[in-house]
Amino acid sequence: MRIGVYGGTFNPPHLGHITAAKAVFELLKLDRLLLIPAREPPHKVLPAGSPTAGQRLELTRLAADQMGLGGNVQVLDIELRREGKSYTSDTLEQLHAQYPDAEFWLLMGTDMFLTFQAWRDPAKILGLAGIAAFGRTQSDTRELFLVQQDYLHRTYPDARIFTLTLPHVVEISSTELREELGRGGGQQYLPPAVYGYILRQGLYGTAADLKHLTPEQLRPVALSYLKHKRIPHVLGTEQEAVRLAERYGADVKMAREAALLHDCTKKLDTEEQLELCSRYGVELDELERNALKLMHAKTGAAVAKYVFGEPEEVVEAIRWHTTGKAGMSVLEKVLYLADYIEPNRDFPGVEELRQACYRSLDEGLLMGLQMTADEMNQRGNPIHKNTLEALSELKGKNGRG
Ligand SMILES: Nc1ncnc2c1ncn2[C@@H]1O[C@H](COP(=O)(O)OP(=O)(O)OP(=O)(O)O)[C@@H](O)[C@H]1O
Ligand SMILES: O=C(O)c1ccc[n+]([C@@H]2O[C@H](COP(=O)([O-])O)[C@@H](O)[C@H]2O)c1
Repeated sequence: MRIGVYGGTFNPPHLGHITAAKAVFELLKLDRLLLIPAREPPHKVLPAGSPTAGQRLELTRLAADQMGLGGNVQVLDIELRREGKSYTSDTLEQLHAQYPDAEFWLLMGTDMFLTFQAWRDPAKILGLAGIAAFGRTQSDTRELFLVQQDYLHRTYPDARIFTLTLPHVVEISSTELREELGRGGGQQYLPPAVYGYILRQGLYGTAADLKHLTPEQLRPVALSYLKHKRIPHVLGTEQEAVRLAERYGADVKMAREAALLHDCTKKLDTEEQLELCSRYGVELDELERNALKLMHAKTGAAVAKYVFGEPEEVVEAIRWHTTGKAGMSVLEKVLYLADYIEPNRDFPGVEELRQACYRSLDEGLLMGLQMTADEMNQRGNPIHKNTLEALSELKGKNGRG
């Protein structure tokens, strides 16, 4: 197995790191890529006020998630958990013990490659891994790399050194980016979810007021709560909710905010959900306590209310977006249905449901609720009483003509 090892301070990780790592993954035909944030980079001091180790780990996880390599990229906290300076030789020794048969390649940009002989124990490092070096700017010439490669080969004759010309480089450093973030910029150098996490945690001098975010700020913040695979769904729900709100006269701003935040606690496990319930005083019935899918609507509503200061209408729309309930407001119906029919949804009957929704909101709602109830019955799952009450209310209305 060929494993790429990409260490960095990642303070924060940016598109330069991601673009380079993805390209090396392809060019070296790696089976796996390990991103390893350093606890204490041996050659520089973490600036005062830097994010905590846990925050840098989360930033790196979010960045890794955006690489689109699925489970082939992993973020390891082995250096963050190891006391003292994060020497690469120690890390490689640890990895070698864990994967004795793997072929390791150490990924590094120009600055690291050109100073490699000053690292601790270069001979040991080169005995455990090859070097995959790449430029950070267009002006990092091949000549510069050749001189260093030649020097390292003469000094360490058995070294494996690959210098790679990347098809595309993003010319940014974390230092420059931190400065830009502090001035209110920098977003273009970051995957949206990473930028959103920075805003959400108020890192690097960003001082966004979470209770008064613009849509351009709320969108990345909302994405920072999600697993990568859920991002298209939430953006699709935003689009659909805006369309439905415009058509049926709901508040478009509220529809957008409800859609962006509706799944903000979806990736949490039961323990984390219950922790939020006790923090925000969320009450659960028997069925909700046993179904993560039901719990996330309630905890999502609480986060929308207490973290983002959303108005009650938005909070309620999120609260009922999974079960529905009798007597739903237009906004609540809009979110329920936008979640169901957004453009990425693809299941038997979705086209009929879309058409129904655009003929009449209640016709769509009745069809959607019925589809949910049928699915629950097929799977042998109990149907929440709110769904049953919503259904009988709508059937009653239909019955009355
Ligand atoms: N824009 C970039 N393109 C390609 N490689 C990069 C880029 N930025 C950093 N690297 C490489 O990524 C690794 C980790 O770098 P690091 O996390 O220190 O980022 P940095 O931008 O160099 O940070 P700082 O500005 O704080 O020194 C190093 O090997 C570095 O050479
Ligand atoms: O082991 C060393 O002596 C050593 C010296 C300089 C840098 N490194 C590693 O190189 C990686 C890139 O460093 P940085 O600071 O550019 O993010 C990071 O994993 C560091 O721990 C390691």
